[in-house]
Amino acid sequence: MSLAPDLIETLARARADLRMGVPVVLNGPKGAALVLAAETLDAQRLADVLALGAAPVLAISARRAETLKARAYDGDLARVILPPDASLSWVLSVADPADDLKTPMKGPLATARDGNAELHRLALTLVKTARLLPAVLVLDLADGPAMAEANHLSLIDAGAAAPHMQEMSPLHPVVNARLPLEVSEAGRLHIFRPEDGGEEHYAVEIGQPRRDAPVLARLHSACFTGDLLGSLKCDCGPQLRGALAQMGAEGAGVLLYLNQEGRGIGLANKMRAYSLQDQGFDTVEANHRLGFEDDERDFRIGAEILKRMGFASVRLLTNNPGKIAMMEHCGVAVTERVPLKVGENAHNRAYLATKAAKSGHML
Ligand SMILES: Nc1nc2c(ncn2[C@@H]2O[C@H](COP(=O)(O)OP(=O)(O)OP(=O)(O)O)[C@@H](O)[C@H]2O)c(=O)[nH]1
Ligand SMILES: [Zn+2]
Repeated sequence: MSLAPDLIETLARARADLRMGVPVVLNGPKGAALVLAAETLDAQRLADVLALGAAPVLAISARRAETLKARAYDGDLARVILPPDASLSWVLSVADPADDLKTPMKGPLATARDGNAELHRLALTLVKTARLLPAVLVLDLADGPAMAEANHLSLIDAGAAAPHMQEMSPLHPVVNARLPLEVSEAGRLHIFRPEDGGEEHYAVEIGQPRRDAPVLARLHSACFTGDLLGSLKCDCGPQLRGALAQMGAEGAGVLLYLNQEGRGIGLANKMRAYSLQDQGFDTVEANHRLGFEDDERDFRIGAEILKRMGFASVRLLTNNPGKIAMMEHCGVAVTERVPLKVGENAHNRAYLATKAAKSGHML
C-alpha cells in the first residue's frame, strides 16, 4: 500500500508549484526537463537555473510566437533561445504582451528547431491549466529523478501524464441544498467537484424539471466583472439574470455556472486581455497576443453535469453554436436553441460584433 500521491494528484501539486514559482521536473522516455512558469519566475531562480550550466529555452505557444515574429518549428509550439545576457525582464517581456507596443524591438528572436516537443507541450499545458501565461522556462536535464529528489521537486511521468491532459477530470456531486431566489422560491444549488483539484462548478436548478423532457438550460461561464460588478464591457450579467428570470417564469430550468472565467484563461489573464483591448486589439486578437486560443473552455464539463443530474436533452439558451455542437457531441440532445439577446450597450457593441464576425456567434 502506498500513501504517495498518484499521477493526477502530482499534476495538481505541480500546478500549485508553478503558480508559486517553484520548478517541477518532467521525466519522459526521451529525456527530462526542469520547468518554471515565466510569469512567476524571480531573479534568484533565473540565476540559479542559469548557474546549472546548460542553456534553457523559453517555450511559448505559436500564437504568442506569431506576435513576436518568432519561428515556431513545432506546429503549436516555439522555443525561444535565451540570449547570453537574458534578464528576468527579458523573459517577462517575451511571456507577457503588456508592453509589446511600448517596446516593440524585442527581436529578432532566435528559436530552436530541436528539442523535446512532448515535454515542452506538456509544460505549456500545465501552466495554462494553472491559469498562468503560456510561457515556460525549460532546461534539459540528464537525470530528472535525481534533480527532483535532491531539491524536493514534483516529478511527473510525462509519458503517462500527456494523455490525461486532454481528458476531462471526473466530476462528483458534493452537496445540494434549497436556495430560494428572487426569480423562483423553488431554487436549489448543486455543487460538483472535479477529482483533479480543479475548480468546482455549480448547477442552479429551478423548480422540478422533468428528466424525460427537454429542460430549459443555460451553460453560463463565470464572469466576475459582468456577473458581480455589472461591467458594461460584456453581456454576461444581463444574460445570467435573463436566463434565471426565464426559468423562473417557466417554473423550471437548470443553469450551470461553470468556473471557466475569461473563456477559460482565468481572471488575471482576462484583465491582461482587457488591457490589450485598451491598446486597440479586439477580444480575439488580445487572446492570441497573450498566447491563448480564442476560447479555452471545456464544455464537456457542462454536458457531464447535465447527464449526472439526469437530463438527456435541453432547450439551450445561447447564441454560441459551439456550445450546441459540443452538447450534441457529448450526448446531450439540443432540441431547440433559445436566443438570449440582452444587455447590448455602447461599450460592448464592438465586442459582440467581433464575436459574431470571428467566433461564429449568432446575432
Ligand atoms: N478572454 C476573454 N474572456 C472574456 C472577454 N469578455 C468576456 N469574457 C468571458 O467570456 C465568457 C462568456 O462568454 P460569451 O462569449 O459571452 O458567451 P458564450 O458563453 O460563449 O455564448 P452565449 O451562450 O451566447 O452567451 C465569460 O467567461 C467571460 O468572463 C474578453 O474580452 N476576453
Ligand atoms: Zn462577461
